[in-house]
Amino acid sequence: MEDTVLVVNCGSSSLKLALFDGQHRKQASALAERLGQNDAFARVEGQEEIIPLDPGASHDQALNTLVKVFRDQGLMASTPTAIGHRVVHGGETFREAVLLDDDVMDAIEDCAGLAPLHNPVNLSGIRATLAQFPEVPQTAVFDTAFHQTLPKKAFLYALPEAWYREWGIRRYGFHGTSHAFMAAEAARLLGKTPATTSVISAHLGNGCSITAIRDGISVDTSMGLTPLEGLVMGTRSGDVDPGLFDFLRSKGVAADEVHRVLNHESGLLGLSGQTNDMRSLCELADHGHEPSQTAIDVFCFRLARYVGAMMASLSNLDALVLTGGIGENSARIRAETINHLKLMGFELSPDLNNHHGEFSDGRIESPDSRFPVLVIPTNEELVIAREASRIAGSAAPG
Ligand SMILES: Nc1ncnc2c1ncn2[C@@H]1O[C@H](COP(=O)(O)OP(=O)(O)O)[C@@H](O)[C@H]1O
Ligand SMILES: CC(=O)OP(=O)(O)O
Ligand SMILES: [Mg+2]
Repeated sequence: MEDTVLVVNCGSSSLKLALFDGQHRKQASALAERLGQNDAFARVEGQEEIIPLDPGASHDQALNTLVKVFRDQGLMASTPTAIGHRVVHGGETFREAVLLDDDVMDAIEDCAGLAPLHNPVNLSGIRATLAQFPEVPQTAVFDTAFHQTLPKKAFLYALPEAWYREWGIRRYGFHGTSHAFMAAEAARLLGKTPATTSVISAHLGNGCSITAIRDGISVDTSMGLTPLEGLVMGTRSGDVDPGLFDFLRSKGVAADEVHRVLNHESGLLGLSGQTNDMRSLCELADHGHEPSQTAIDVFCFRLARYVGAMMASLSNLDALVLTGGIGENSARIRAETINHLKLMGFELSPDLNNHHGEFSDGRIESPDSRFPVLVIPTNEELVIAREASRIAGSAAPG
């Protein structure tokens, strides 16, 4: 029987399931969305048909449904030989992916206070998968692991030192699996080795973060103690003045209300008043909807500022790398962002930017640009599959 790896990626309101063969080629994948809401649904990639889920369906219900669909459709002919889970917060406990056992699950639970939108649903996906496949080795792959190399000057906040020592208040950084993949891909496309390649990597999906990678190692990143800090995101504010909390308290706004608004009603959604979806925002802006253009402007300006900030951690730069749904697909956002960076010598080729995807080297900069700019599709699921195989010792190298 051929080795297969199942990858489970539980997001705050979504679940992605992907099945890889022994050579780490994707065999099937499915996405469940709007989990916890009345209109939760799922779909197998490449199929039109909507798979209905119960109203308010949870992550474990979605997982059970999708595993059954994979089995019924013959997409998963045998029990997987390894399973990999994305886990968002590993605190300072995990520097790399680990085999799941009770102690590891307890440690993931201990980190839940630091990633309340993510770790509890990661755990619920893990428990449901363990119940379905009790005999299969399961691996946790942490978003935070790649950033465990951050130097102290980058991970410490200017707060009382005891807050770090006693409570672990520091910058952890997230999307590490994606940033690590991007750095390795950039090195490959530039004909270099990862250990000698320095890039700034921007992951621009619903959550957004940017990382400075020096000779293959993460040395600074925009997300912090939690995945709320840094860039403007779909519904998350990114950076705000901490003085905001005092001000809002004086207005009678409760702390959990502030938490809800900063996480769920801010970012592109808050600014536009319409949507957290960048593609829809671009269409609205094209039709003259000013708040949507403002949301785009704030997004691109913040991103450009952070590219500048990340330069402080590097002594040379091999490429600026863009990924995630927005980075991979929106020529407009790429152009508006890079336009702010002329003084640093970044310049795009409008032609390459607009026709990105037609060339295999990913490059979109003009010949006059001081630095290459690369667009690379990220593949967190593939990295998780490779890690799960490596750790379970079960699959051929991919
Ligand atoms: N052609 C496009 N133009 C602008 N934005 C796009 C385009 N295609 C996808 N996006 C945006 O990418 C974002 C989703 O990114 P994705 O990486 O899929 O998210 P997730 O973080 O959930 O994996 C959404 O804001 C979506 O609108
Ligand atoms: C950590 C994080 O923000 O993840 P996502 O982009 O999946 O929300
Ligand atoms: Mg994504």
